[in-house]
Amino acid sequence: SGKYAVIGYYMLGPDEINKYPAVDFPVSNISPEKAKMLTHINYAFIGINDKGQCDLLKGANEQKSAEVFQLLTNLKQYNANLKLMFSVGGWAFSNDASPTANRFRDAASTPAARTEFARSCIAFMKKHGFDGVDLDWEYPRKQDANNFVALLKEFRTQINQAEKTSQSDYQLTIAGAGGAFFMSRYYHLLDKVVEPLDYINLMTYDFNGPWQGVTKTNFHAHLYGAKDEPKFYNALREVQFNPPKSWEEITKLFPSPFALTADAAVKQHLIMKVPRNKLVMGVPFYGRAFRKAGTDNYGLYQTFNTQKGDPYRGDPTWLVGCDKCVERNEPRIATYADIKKMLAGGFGYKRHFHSEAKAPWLHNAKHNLFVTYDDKESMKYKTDYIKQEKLAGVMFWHLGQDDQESTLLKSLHNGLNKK
Ligand SMILES: CC1=[NH+][C@H]2[C@@H](O1)O[C@H](CO)[C@@H](O)[C@@H]2O
Repeated sequence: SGKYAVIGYYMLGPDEINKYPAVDFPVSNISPEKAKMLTHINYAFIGINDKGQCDLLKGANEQKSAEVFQLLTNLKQYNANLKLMFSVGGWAFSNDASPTANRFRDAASTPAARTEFARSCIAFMKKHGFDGVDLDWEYPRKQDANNFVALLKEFRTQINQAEKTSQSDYQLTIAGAGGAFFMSRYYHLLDKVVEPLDYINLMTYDFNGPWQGVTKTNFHAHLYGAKDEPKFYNALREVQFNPPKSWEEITKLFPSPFALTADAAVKQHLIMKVPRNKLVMGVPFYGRAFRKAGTDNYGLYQTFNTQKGDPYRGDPTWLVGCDKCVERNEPRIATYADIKKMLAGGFGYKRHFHSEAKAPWLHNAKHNLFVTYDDKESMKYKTDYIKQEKLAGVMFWHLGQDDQESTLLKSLHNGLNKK
């Protein structure tokens, strides 16, 4: 591994754990070659139980989970520098509409709750041989922001203590908002959020998707804005800064409307003095598909009509050529591996590449489909960007979505470590 972080999430749901290894992407698919290209693997996800402690997600078998964790930590035999982290929360577990939305809020809400939450996570980390904790709270609300900072400080205190007693070095990271809307909830404290962390993994993807319902098809993880793309109101204009910023400073720092992009998210973090060597750019190994996309402009920036909401309800077969989408009952998300098959299968997809946004997309004129994703061409621009902006490295969601040849992981590794 070179000097840049390459942080890959490894995702298994509770049902997959219980039927392990009969899953799409068992740990054995992480070959020695892949393990050598990674600096961190973040296991997703661990939950928070109703006592406010780190715990397996509901329904995950203890024994099977421990076996999977053991397989993951065994990967260090291929790469002694590899760090195994576990990630707490994630969108499904912690978003405002989730049945468990209060778990992070409660666990961060008092000194006693924060101490117990951190204690339990560090005990979990030691029990299973992990090298650190990644907190993936999506997202602290404005009223949670101070508690969020206090929680991260408590984790840092206890991790430092754990390092002393066991001569190890553990890490603390978070998955942070990539879009200004969620970012604006804790943006005023961003420098204090990052202070206790080793890295902040920016979720610089999911900028656009069918959940909006009323907007246009657009890229979900593009690096730069395009002059004619649909723009968004900049929620950072509403942030209450302390000390306050003048309105003219605010309008200068936060142009609105603006293009929601990875570059915008990085620059917004730099405005708050987040150190570059803690900033990790997230990239997706999956694409997002829009149904009934307008036919102009090869489907780009067009109206569409695709079911919103989690989980998906409706016809799972409309993303032609994506057999796995039917299996997963989720035609709005295609893995990079699915997309390669869709492109190669003669289903009528045509690849385009946007010269300003530095992003590819697929248009299927026969079926009125638009798919936004990343491939090695866009990853090259992103790794060049990471090097030019002197960021800490790259994170990606997730390992199981790459193709057999590890095309995307190789593009990240080579882009960051080769001239
Ligand atoms: C690290 C991370 N946490 C979130 C985020 O990435 O995006 C994924 C795809 O939308 C989502 O499934 C996951 O829960």
